[in-house]
Amino acid sequence: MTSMSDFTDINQVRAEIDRVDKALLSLIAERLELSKAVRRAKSGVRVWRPSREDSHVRALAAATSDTPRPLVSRIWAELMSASLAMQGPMGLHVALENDSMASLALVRDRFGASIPTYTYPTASSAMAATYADPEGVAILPSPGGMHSWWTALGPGGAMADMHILAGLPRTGELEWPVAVAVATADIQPSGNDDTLIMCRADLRAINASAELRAEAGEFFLYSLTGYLDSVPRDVLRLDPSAKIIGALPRPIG
Ligand SMILES: C=C(O[C@@H]1C=C(C(=O)O)C=C[C@H]1O)C(=O)O
Repeated sequence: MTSMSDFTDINQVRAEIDRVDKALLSLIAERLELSKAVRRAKSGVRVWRPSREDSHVRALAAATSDTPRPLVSRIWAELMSASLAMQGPMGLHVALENDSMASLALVRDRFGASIPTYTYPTASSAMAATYADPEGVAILPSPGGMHSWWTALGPGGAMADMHILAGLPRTGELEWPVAVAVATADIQPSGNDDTLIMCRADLRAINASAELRAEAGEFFLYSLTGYLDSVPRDVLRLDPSAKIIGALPRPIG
């Protein structure tokens, strides 16, 4: 790699930037071609694969020490956004919080700018729109406090086939995200995840990693460290109707 100090003349530096940008441009075109091929190979499957996105960005972030992780995450959010927009009619249904500018910035940093984005005044209206949209993804305030929309994902809930699949922001040190992405896609491991279990029992007694994240009426929402593809037996003993309602890729620190 050429180092900046090798160039004294600004025109020479600009010529080098032109060369690098041209190379980036043809790589981006090559990437877009490949995502068309992925779409053909994926026929019949959901277009949006959050676990693949987050494991991929995590691997890229780990492979560089020169490029800040939030920048890696934002650049690939934009590349994946373009790729998703080419693959199908995906839509983002965003429930705006009090600070709508901050909510939209959060969405843009995670999903880029190519996917059509619609805003709603409440979580339930964003969820209803998502439910009616086969490739829809809802962006909702994280469960906790007043935000109890997640009970609709529980056993017998109105949207029991929807899952919490990603957290926003993707990078940083937050123990619990600001917002989450919810869709009817399957829950899959990204390689470093927390599992979200909704139940009526106190799981902290049986699982040292269980964190109580939200409660609504008789229901609790816990996050457990690691990816679980089924509810552990000791949890079912406490509450036979306990249900996994999502998994959150751990933020890329
Ligand atoms: C290309 C794919 O589809 C989507 C776009 C991705 C990308 O551009 O890298 C990654 C995951 C999917 O959300 C894929 O599934 O690999």
